[in-house]
Amino acid sequence: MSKLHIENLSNDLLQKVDLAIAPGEVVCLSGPSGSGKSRLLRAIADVDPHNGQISLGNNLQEAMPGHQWRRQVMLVPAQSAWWYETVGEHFNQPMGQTLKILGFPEEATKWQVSRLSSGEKQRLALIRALSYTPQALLLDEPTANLDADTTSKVEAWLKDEISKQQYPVIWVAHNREQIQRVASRHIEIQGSCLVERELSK
Ligand SMILES: Nc1ncnc2c1ncn2[C@@H]1O[C@H](COP(=O)(O)OP(=O)(O)OP(=O)(O)O)[C@@H](O)[C@H]1O
Repeated sequence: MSKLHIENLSNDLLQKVDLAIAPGEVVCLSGPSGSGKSRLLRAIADVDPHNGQISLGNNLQEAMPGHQWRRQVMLVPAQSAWWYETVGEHFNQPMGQTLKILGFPEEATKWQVSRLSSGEKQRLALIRALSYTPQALLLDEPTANLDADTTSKVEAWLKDEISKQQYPVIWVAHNREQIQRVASRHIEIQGSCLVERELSK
């Protein structure tokens, strides 16, 4: 995998954001509600307006059609959108083993999207994202709707996948303990800047 590089990014909330995320590195992003965490992820995914330069290895965001960029730099929003009737139609490859790891039966692919709970949607949106073999992950509060046991399961699975596939990752998290468990680095939004915080490891 390649390095995700954000240079001099600005939008109407943030100024001069510089961030380089190495393959396999998890940068946890925190900050007050409304400080612009989700919008930073959306800018990096090229769905929100911004200035500055973003690249994945030698590929520049501005030189690539948005849909192609987003296949590589995969955003998993806090509230996922679903467009087909059943779960399996959204996957780009069979994900049976992963479904099992995250506590779903194989028949979950046949489930109607309309019957999913918010926690099921959240886990299935992560599985869907990985089914597209991305090259970088932007995770917006990926365990926000999950109980403690399921959070542990999802964290362990994500950490394992990140280590195996060497994705560079930005992971929006509010919970201090979770940040300690999953982060390689912790960055906080303070005003219009990103500030590096120490991890007490
Ligand atoms: N499309 C948009 N255009 C302009 N402003 C927006 C847009 N979408 C969101 N905002 C505003 O931008 C600010 C930052 O929103 P964002 O969703 O990035 O916050 P956040 O840090 O992720 O917050 P939270 O922790 O509550 O999810 C908010 O004040 C929000 O109302």
